[in-house]
Amino acid sequence: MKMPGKVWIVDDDRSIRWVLERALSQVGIETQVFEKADDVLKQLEKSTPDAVISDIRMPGIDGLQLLERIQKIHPQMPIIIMTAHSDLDSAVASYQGGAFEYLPKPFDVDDAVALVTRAVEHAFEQRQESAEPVALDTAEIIGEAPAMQEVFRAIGRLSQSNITVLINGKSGTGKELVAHALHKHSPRSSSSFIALNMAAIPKDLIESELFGHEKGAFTGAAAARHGRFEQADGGTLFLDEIGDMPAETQTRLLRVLADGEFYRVGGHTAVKVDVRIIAATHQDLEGLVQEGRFREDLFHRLNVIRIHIPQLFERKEDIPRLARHFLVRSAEELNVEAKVLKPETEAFMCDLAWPGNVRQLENTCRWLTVMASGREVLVSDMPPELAEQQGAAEVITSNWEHALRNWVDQQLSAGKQGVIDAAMPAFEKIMIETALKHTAGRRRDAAVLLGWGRNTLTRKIKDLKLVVESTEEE
Ligand SMILES: Nc1ncnc2c1ncn2[C@@H]1O[C@H](COP(=O)(O)OP(=O)(O)OP(=O)(O)O)[C@@H](O)[C@H]1O
Repeated sequence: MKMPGKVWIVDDDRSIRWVLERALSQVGIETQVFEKADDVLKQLEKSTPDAVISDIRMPGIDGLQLLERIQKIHPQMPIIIMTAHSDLDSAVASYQGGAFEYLPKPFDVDDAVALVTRAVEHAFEQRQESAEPVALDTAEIIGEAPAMQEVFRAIGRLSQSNITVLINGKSGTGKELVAHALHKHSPRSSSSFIALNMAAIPKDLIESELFGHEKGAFTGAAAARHGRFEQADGGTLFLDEIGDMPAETQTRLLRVLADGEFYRVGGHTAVKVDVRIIAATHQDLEGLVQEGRFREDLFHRLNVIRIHIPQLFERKEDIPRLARHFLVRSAEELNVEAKVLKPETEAFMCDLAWPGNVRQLENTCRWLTVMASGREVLVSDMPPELAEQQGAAEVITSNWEHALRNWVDQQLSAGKQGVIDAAMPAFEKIMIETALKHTAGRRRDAAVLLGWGRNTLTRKIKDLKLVVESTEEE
């Protein structure tokens, strides 16, 4: 199985490049080789590897300078520094520069491979832990359904602007993808897109993540560090799960948005930045404002333009294309032949509720790529939990309960109270009128259909002031 990972090898020595390239590709790591650090910096404007392994001594920019430059852009990227001798000075300098590891030459190829593998794994873990900006190589957004076309139109309309955007949508609907597309199609596209997920970092680290810190600002702050705001200078900062932002951070963020400057944690000099904010949430921010859990003034600052991303079941038309896209992608990742869905499997998938939205569909396709036995995916290949969900899906997606759910949601979001009192008469009216239609106006029979006594039905008709034709004597 292929290990998903991209590593750049930098060395002016051709034989070292060749040995590493071969050894790493044998374990399935994708590599790109560079003779000079300059070329690395150029390439970094276009793409990002998961880790870099670089020689320390090279003509032009040397390994340590390269380390420093990369760290400015990607502070979390693991970088392995190779030195010609196992000398202490280079080792110390490498670690001080923030290298992930130091590898003295000559080295054992297996050791080098093990080290690089560890660096790549580390990069993946970090990304998951701290929601480190993931290099989205395919910013392709699939969406032919009308509900998605609305979203595309919004991205198009906003393409010349730097305006703050609030993206609303349930988990896994593609909020980050849309945020990235907004950035890519904005005047800031040549600068960074930095993402930070409020729900993924411990509360007491959020401020230092956002604003950085000075050396010694708190225990463990061994060196000064740039925060995401500084990294995003000139570009876009994507604040995911903004509803989870702690109250104090909300206050600080509001001030930064108003003043365009901030202080690093433990710092006394104001740092000026020019950052476009795109925020996202799966929560009802108005509701949080009403409960006093989200600052109203911050809400209004963020809620300049709002884009709503529909749930997957609201754009069923896109499910087959999305599934095909994810099946092909998983097959590429795993280096196997892509699976195809039988028409009935496709139909089955289109009928599911997908509470985890596009991400759940993506994970399912990955699962199928590994688990389905044949090239064609049968309904019986589907993960068991999805097969069980189908009953629920029909209820949620195709009938009145879903509409009712939305209605209650809207009423409550609008601050209405006593919603049962508003809904119940409407519910009973529909029940009574429909039953009477079936019995051609005969109340006695309608009462039986409804499961009420005749007197109850008569009382309800009176209470609800229903105008019904009577075909029988009262
Ligand atoms: N329309 C789409 N076309 C192609 N891929 C998509 C689409 N929407 C989402 N994806 C993919 O689905 C996954 C989930 O999307 P994303 O992370 O943007 O969702 P999210 O709404 O930000 O989720 P969360 O709220 O849980 O952070 C990603 O891998 C993304 O690339």
